[in-house]
Amino acid sequence: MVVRAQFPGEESPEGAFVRQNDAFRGWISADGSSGFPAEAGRYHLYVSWACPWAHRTIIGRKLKRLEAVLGMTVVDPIRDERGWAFREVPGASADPVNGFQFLSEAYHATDPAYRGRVTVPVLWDKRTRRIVNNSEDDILRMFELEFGAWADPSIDLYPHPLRKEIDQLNGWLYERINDGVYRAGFATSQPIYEEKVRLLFNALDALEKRLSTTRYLFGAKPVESDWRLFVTLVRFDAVYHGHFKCNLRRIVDYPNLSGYLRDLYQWDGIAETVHFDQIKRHYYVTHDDINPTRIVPLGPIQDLTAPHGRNALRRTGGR
Ligand SMILES: N[C@@H](CCC(=O)N[C@@H](CS)C(=O)NCC(=O)O)C(=O)O
Repeated sequence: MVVRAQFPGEESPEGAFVRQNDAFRGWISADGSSGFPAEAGRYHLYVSWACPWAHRTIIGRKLKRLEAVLGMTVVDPIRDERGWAFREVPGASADPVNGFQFLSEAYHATDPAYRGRVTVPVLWDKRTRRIVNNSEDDILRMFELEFGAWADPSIDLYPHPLRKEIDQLNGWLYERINDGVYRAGFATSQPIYEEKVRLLFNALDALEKRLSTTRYLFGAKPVESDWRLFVTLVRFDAVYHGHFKCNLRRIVDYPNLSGYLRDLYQWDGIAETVHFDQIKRHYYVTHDDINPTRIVPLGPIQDLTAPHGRNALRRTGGR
């Protein structure tokens, strides 16, 4: 039987998933020198509640209190062969900015020759009517660094003394955790799947150890890396464990990781960015090469509002 990859253009000869690069990397700058000056009301974020990459940018916008400055529109979690669409369904809406029906219209308005996958998140410039950037890493950084005129200064997700270490850890988290679950789930050969799952769980084991002595990854306050880890952890037991077959352990089986997950979930404003119904329906219905019946599992039963017990861990250790 021929095994079809979820994204055939992004598969190595050995059956490994090799993610496409982000296409648009324009930069919004506080001083305007990059050609996209930071302005209130000028830029708009297109996201899906289901997508972990988009989720980072939603969290950044929320924590930095940029909601009044940057509009946001959510796509329908169910993606068919036409790609992400704007529809009036629960938790999503029509596009109030451009009246697009499909997110692909934003990509083609920016580059008529665009042939890659059309992905969320997208940061759109209403003035020049084009995508500024579709890289979640860049978008989160811009929210942190370039919107100082409006952002909440009490939340520093990229503190100066830690920048090198944060960048380093982010790279590792991407390889082993954020993209790690996709590398396992999208593998089309048994050896590649097994290799990726082992790498993923070795990394989770290492994080479990690190989080035994420190409340967050870099001490007493969450930084960018914590939220980048959070978006994968929060989807893990509901989706990656079953749908992507990352099932050596669940997050709830790890005392420190599960307490840490609940701690972050209970941060002001975060729970309202987590929509399990959309997350589960998106993955189980949209990846029909992996789940052809499109049955969405009922479970797991989990309570992220239960006490996390991590207040006492204040040490700046764990590195
Ligand atoms: N920006 C990254 C990640 C964004 C991403 O992959 N988002 C997913 C949703 S979680 C998406 O939009 N996929 C659209 C598709 O697969 O057609 C990329 O371009 O690979």
